[in-house]
Amino acid sequence: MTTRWLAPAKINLFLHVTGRRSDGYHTLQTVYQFVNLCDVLQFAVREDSEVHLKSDFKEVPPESNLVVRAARALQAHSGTRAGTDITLEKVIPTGGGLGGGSSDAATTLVALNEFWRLGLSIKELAEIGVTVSADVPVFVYGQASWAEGIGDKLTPVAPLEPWYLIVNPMVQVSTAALFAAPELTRNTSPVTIRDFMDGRSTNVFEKVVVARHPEVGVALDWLRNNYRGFRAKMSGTGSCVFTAFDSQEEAQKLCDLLPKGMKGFVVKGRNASPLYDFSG
Ligand SMILES: C[C@](O)(CO)[C@H](O)COP(=O)(O)OP(=O)(O)OC[C@H]1O[C@@H](n2ccc(N)nc2=O)[C@H](O)[C@@H]1O
Ligand SMILES: Nc1ncnc2c1ncn2[C@@H]1O[C@H](COP(=O)(O)OP(=O)(O)OP(=O)(O)O)[C@@H](O)[C@H]1O
Repeated sequence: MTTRWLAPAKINLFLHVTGRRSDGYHTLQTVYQFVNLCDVLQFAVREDSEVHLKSDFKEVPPESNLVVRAARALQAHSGTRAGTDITLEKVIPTGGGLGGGSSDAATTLVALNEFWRLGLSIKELAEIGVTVSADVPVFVYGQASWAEGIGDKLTPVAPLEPWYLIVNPMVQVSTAALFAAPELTRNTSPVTIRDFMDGRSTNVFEKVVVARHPEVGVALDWLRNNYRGFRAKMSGTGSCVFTAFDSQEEAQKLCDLLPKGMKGFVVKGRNASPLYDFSG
């Protein structure tokens, strides 16, 4: 038996860093929303308790892939002797601030919980997930959320679900390096959901990333100069940037004009994660 599951990308509608914890992790405020740009994972039975990954994604060895780390964390937590063969098809750009690795890990936890019949709650899966990476819980819960803590204290919200043009400037940025940047603003005063809805929010990583990776600034400027309907933003710690439209056609029209060296994705904003659209 094989089951097929989706792992969607997320975008951050804003991102503030409010402080630093004693373990070095930063506290933040953000709003996560999903988009229908998805990696695809398949899980098949094995007779032994090994976890094997087959993937076109060769940037990291299988042992470091967040999919394998999530599966092993689930084995350790549950004590199961079950194993699995996993196939991962990457669609989401890596190091693009779209949370692809974390989403793959979250889908692995949700899928294997069913596949191995472990009966763990979503809350338990999120608690295991946050030890793999900070963005895993929101993908496990699967609802667009206002987030605090390290991104793991979640309150469901329902922002508009426009069409987005996500632009990949074709550079990869390291999340760890950006959180470590001395010039990063780490003490933004907490804002409220109302402040966010009234537009009083930003992405504090944008300036830092644009200074280090000029391609990101070029992509933001291009979007801002060629479309006035929405002020283009950067997602997460970059490198991807996005702008919003009422219709797929409008988004596609701008996508077709993108200069060489930038790759566009026309996607739909989703408050309910495509992870839970179907399984099997
Ligand atoms: C920037 C965001 O994408 C916003 O959604 C996330 O906060 C990043 O989450 P993520 O990619 O899941 O991050 P992780 O893989 O857990 O962490 C990578 C590294 O980034 C730093 N890190 C990450 C998240 C956080 N709240 N504070 C941090 O300081 C840590 O040095 C950590 O070792
Ligand atoms: N399954 C995976 N998919 C993508 N990257 C993975 C995976 N497993 C491990 N990684 C490693 O994790 C790092 C982060 O990948 P990811 O694509 O999630 O970053 P990101 O999109 O910038 O995420 P974020 O917004 O959470 O910072 C990459 O450097 C990559 O090599």
